[in-house]
Amino acid sequence: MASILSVCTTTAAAMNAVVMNASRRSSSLFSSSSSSSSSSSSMRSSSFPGTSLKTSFKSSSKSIKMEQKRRRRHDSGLIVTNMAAGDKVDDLNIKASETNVSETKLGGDVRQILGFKGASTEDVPVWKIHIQLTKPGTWVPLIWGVMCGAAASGHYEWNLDNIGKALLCMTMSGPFLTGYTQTINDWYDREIDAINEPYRPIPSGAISETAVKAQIAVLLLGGLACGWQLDQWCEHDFPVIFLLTVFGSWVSYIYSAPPLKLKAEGWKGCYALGSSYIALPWWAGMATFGQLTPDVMVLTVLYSIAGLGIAIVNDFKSIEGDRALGLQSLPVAFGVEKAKWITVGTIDATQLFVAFYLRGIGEDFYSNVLFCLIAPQIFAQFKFFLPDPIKNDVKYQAAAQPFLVFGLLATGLAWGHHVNMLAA
Ligand SMILES: C/C(=C\COP(=O)(O)OP(=O)(O)O)CCC[C@H](C)CCC[C@H](C)CCCC(C)C
Repeated sequence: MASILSVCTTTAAAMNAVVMNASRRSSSLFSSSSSSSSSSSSMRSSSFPGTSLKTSFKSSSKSIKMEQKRRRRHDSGLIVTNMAAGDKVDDLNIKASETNVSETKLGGDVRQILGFKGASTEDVPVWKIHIQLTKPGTWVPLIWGVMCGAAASGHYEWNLDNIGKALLCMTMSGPFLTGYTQTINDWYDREIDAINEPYRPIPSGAISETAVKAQIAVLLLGGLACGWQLDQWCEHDFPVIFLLTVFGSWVSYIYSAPPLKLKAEGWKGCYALGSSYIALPWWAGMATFGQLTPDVMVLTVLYSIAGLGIAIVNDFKSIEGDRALGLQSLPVAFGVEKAKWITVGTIDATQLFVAFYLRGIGEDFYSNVLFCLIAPQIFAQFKFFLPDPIKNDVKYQAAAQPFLVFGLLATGLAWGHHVNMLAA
């Protein structure tokens, strides 16, 4: 376990650095987006070369024209930076797009390949576009979740067989299923992205409709095949990992696609994302190396409430846009004052519950570790988030999230220790 911890420590440091730049929500569970400054010259114009794309974006054409008009105004220095009370949705969206443009070529290239906002808009080879669509930056939390699950199994040992299984499980969760989730999300968001982020691969026409659909199919089938293969490799009588992949793909679909489109349902979408990102990879890692039991399933689903809180932190900066679009995010539904306390309440109460629970099952050491990891999060809440959740959301996420992420790992290690104690 000590060696798992050391590998995880290095990975977590890298992870936090990487995901700090990831896009809103898709990686908000472990990060927060940091917007880059605007530079209209590097924006790609919102034209749609493919005929079918043209048809599907017909409804957005008015907004696109407005965007082009706005850019002309921007170029001539006429843009007004502060939002007026009477701004229309299109105007709000246009303002959002201003913050997402690359500052430097190198930064833009890195963002491009990781699938972050502010990606380079210069001509890129199609294989890079395929990778960009999968948003590699967002694989990291899922890969971390698999590690936590492996630790929680109590049976992970460093040998070639286990390393192979772990790599397959991480590949299934990251590149395949998160890649599938992100691609399908971009597909169903193509009309709104044509307004907000017209330089993204689909609305910019950088990739064809057929190629996107093929990518969705390949990633989904690849993820399901990995799950099936893992069950065979682990000699499971019941195809638990395969069923997890089916469930995860279904949640991914209803998150982005109509008629359910959970992402438009405010906090429900946040919880779907938070719970899937925390619980599912954990379960997959645990089932790969040990036994997935109902008690740990309940514990991780509860832990996901903290994930919900973190996802909500990112909703404070978009209150006006969400309200204009009719999205019932928590800050929209309850107002900033109430929502900020609900947010910290969910994050803290969940982790404190888990810390007390670990104490209850005799895992005092890990319980103390978890308390020590919760304390700086509460400090960051009082220092940054509670005084001004709109201005300080990014600062708060940067200060607090590493501690939450390590709390997850501490809980996994505690569970693994507990499993071994019971077996002894
Ligand atoms: C697509 C996702 C987030 C994007 O959110 P949003 O559209 O608001 O942000 P952008 O505009 O910046 O794109 C993530 C959705 C996650 C989904 C609900 C569930 C994921 C399931 C896992 C990938 C499945 C893993 C299963 C496995 C480990 C067995």
